Amino acid sequence: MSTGTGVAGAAVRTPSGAPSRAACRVRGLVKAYPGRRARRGRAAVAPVRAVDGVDLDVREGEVFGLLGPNGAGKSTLVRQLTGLLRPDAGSIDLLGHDLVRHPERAARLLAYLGQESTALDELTVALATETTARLRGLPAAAARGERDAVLGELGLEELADRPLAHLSGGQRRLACFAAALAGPRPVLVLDEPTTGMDPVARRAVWAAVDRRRAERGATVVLVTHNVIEAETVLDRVAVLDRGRVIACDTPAGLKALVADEVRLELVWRAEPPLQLAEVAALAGQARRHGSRWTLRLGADAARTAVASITGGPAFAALDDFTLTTPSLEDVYLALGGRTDGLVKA
Ligand SMILES: Nc1ncnc2c1ncn2[C@@H]1O[C@H](COP(=O)(O)OP(=O)(O)OP(=O)(O)O)[C@@H](O)[C@H]1O
Repeated sequence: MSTGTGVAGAAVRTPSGAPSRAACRVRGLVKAYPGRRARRGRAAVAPVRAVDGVDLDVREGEVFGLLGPNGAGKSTLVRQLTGLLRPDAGSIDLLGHDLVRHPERAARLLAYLGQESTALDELTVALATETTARLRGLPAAAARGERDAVLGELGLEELADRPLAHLSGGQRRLACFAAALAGPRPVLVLDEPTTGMDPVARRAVWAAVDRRRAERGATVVLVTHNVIEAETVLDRVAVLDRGRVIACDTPAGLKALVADEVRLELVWRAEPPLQLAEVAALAGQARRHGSRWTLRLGADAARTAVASITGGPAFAALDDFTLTTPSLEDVYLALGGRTDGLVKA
């Protein structure tokens, strides 16, 4: 399916409206993991092209998202962008530096928050933040100043003297985020930064990201499988499925692809009454998750369906129904992606 929203076609502007340069330019990126034969009771693993010919342009000063379900290739792609994983093929230009030839340069250009960050576990929150700032070249007094500023910004002062290993999952994630912010870097690469966080911590993270973009012109690459997050914080988003970019545009631009559709969700009390003609008529179009049916319909068809289901005997079998305007999840479905791993909260 052609979406007309590919990398080359997407118009990109900074928040002020001015066109901006590419901070990161990726062409033909590939990473394949070899398979493994079944051995000594361990199941065989099929080879997988985790990143399968990806082209991307991330502009300076934008918050650019990589959205996709579990296993889509997001983490593999960002580990390549951060110089931690060597691509099998393709090129990565980050702020004018060839990261395939010089992966060691990534550390000077970007701050990376990976999914698992155990390296700092034995340090206190304060020391993890200060040490990161020192490692990034700040003199001692400036690193202490940076530590205090970042911990204050994220509301972490009370946890400053606690080792990361003794924190809750969400607190630990926020502390790792604090360390990632310590010492300025023009590019932030954040792999699911808000996993496990409560709403207060999430807000602190997005405010801090926004501040770095607005005040310092930072470029942010953000991995997420949370469609709500994607709709609210991203300037543009590349939708990944099985290692490929299946669309790339602003969240609004992507949603325009399905603007003439609505989503109808029907939740049945028990088995859906397929003997009823109005129910049977919808069965073929529904994606089913247990007793929940999800249908993408044109507005008129949705109205007719709701009227026939709620106005007849099928209504008694219904536990709940909702009609909603399209979300990025619907875009994802329309593009042929799998939504099973996408988070909607
Ligand atoms: N070290 C590895 N060895 C073999 N296969 C791997 C390895 N790392 C990832 N894969 C496979 O590559 C594919 C992409 O994985 P990746 O972790 O990049 O996806 P993801 O989109 O980040 O998923 P998630 O949302 O779960 O973090 C998956 O099929 C995964 O099983």
